[in-house]
This record gives sequence, C-alpha cells and structure tokens, in this order.
Amino acid sequence: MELLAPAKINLFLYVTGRRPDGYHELCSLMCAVAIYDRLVLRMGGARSTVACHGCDLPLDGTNLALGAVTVFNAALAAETQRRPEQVAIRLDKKIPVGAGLGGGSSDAAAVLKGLNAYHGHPFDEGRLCALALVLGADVPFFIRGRPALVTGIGERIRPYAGLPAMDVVIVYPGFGLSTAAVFKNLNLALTKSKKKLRYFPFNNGSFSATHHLHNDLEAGVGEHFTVLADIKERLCRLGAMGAAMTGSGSAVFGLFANAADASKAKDVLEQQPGWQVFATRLLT
Ligand SMILES: C[C@](O)(CO)[C@H](O)COP(=O)(O)OP(=O)(O)OC[C@H]1O[C@@H](n2ccc(N)nc2=O)[C@H](O)[C@@H]1O
Ligand SMILES: Nc1ncnc2c1ncn2[C@@H]1O[C@H](COP(=O)(O)OP(=O)(O)OP(=O)(O)O)[C@@H](O)[C@H]1O
Repeated sequence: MELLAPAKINLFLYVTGRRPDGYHELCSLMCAVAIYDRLVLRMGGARSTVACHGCDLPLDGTNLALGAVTVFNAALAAETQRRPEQVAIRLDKKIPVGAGLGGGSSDAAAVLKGLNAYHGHPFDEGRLCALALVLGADVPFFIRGRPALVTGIGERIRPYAGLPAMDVVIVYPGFGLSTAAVFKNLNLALTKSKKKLRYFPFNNGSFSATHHLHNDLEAGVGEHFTVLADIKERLCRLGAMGAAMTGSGSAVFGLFANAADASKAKDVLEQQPGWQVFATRLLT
C-alpha cells in the first residue's frame, strides 16, 4: 500500500492558555500544502519496522510512523474482532524535520488512515482522531486533512471554508527546532491572544493574507534566530502578500497570488546556501 502524507502550515497560530499538564491551548488556522512524504506499507512479517530514506530518523517506536502502527493495532485488538498484522514501512522523507511543517504527524495520520482502510474501516473518523491525539497534538488535523480552525491542544477541529486558493513559498533555513523547547520559551503574558482573536472572521468569513497571518510563537523564536525575520522580509520584497513562521518553526512561508510569482521567488531564495525552498500551493 502506497500513501502520501502532506505537510501543513499554520496561517495563524494564537496561544490562548496553558493547561495544568503543561500543554498549551491554541487557536490556529491550519491548511495542508502539496509537499509530501511517501510511505510504502508491506503487510505481514514477524514484527513491524520502518526504514527511512532521505533523512536520519529514529527507527524504533519513537518514529511516529511506527508508533501509529502500535496505537492502531492495540485499538484493533481491544475494540474489534479483527486480527492485527505487523507492517514493514518504507518512508521517503521530503518534508524537513523539526520545521513546524508537521511531517512526523502527517506520516502518523497517513499510517492510521491506511491501516483503517486495509482492515475495512473498523474505526470512524472521530475514533481515528482520538487515536491520533495519543501520538501528537497535530495528528488529528491530518486525519481530517481539510483546512480547519483548530482549538484545544489540537483536538477540536472545525472545517474552514474561507481560504482562497493561494500559492505558497516555504523556506527551511537549514536547521530544525524542538516544539517542546519553543513552547517552554514562550512568554504567555506577552501574547495577549484573546484580545487579538476578536478581529478574525471566524464564521467562514474570507481569510486575508495581508491581515490575518500571525504566529504567537514567532517572537520568542525570532529573538534567537534572526534569520527568520530576514526570510520574511525577503519573501515580501519578492512579492508575497504576507509571510509568517509556521507552527513552532523553523520554516517560514510566504503567500503569493499566483504560481509564476511564487516560482520566481523560489528561484531567487534557493541561491542562499543552506536554505531549502519549496514553491507549492494550499490544499484547499
Ligand atoms: C505548534 C504546532 O505545530 C501547531 O500546529 C503543534 O501544536 C505541535 O504539535 P505536535 O508537534 O504534534 O506536538 P506534540 O508532539 O504533541 O508535543 C510536543 C511538545 O510540545 C509542547 N506542546 C505541543 C502542543 C501544544 N498544543 N502545546 C504544547 O505545549 C509540549 O511540551 C509537548 O510535549
Ligand atoms: N516519521 C517522522 N517524521 C519526522 N519526524 C519524526 C518522525 N518520527 C519521529 N519524529 C521526531 O519528531 C520530531 C519532529 O518531528 P516533525 O518534523 O514532525 O516536527 P515539526 O515539523 O516541528 O512538527 P509540528 O509542526 O507538528 O511541531 C523530531 O524529533 C523527530 O525525530
């Protein structure tokens, strides 16, 4: 079975609070983009394995693709009459790791959905999302896959129909960041998000690339990595309608009105040594 796992960007991300367990409550507009990891699943065998191509990831149960097999098989055994099967996964990694592009989360969601289809859909989308949340806060979004307003720590997902088709240029600056460390470094008192959120047209009002891009995690990350502000400025000078960091970084994206402008910006930016640049589009 062959699966494609897309990346995501956070068009806006507000941190609205902190739970007693340390996780942060968010309000984020998320959309998948057309950059894909490719996974090939071979069913059967004595034990589940993952082999990664194009990156250096752990190959044990901490690999989110393999973690998804464990979570799925445990639920299958406990909640249905079906017999779990071991899976050998080949992962061709295209989405930069630790970039805020949700690559690991998307791999996990693709495996959960793939195994669910293979076993004849024993779980509905709601149950799959609950299994997904065990693997990470971003994984339920990828189960649904459509543009969405995401709240809670990532488990409340409301489809959002107000996103226009847009072209996107994503710049990975050559280093990844730890999501946990970025949240730890956040000064919640400074975000004052609840007030700013009032300005967004929540009920599927149309999204504006010039007014609504925002990321509460950006200031803290930008203090340590000034290259992110440089990338934003260069994207805007090259014609982006707006630019922001995605998720917990390190990648920065710019939104463009058409594919020709996005492609031109990519050609210029990828001259910079160490940067990886993608010209892609929102999967609206
Ligand atoms: C920042 C986002 O990318 C926005 O889409 C996501 O919220 C991150 O989701 P994720 O990578 O799936 O995160 P997880 O793997 O669940 O969490 C990694 C660590 O980040 C912190 N974390 C994550 C999500 C969240 N809402 N609050 C947090 O404080 C926690 O310390 C957690 O231990
Ligand atoms: N299949 C996988 N793909 C990518 N990262 C994985 C995978 N499995 C485990 N990981 C681990 O997850 C961490 C970051 O993963 P990922 O690339 O999804 O981060 P991210 O893009 O910042 O995600 P998010 O936006 O969800 O915070 C790394 O420490 C990496 O080793």
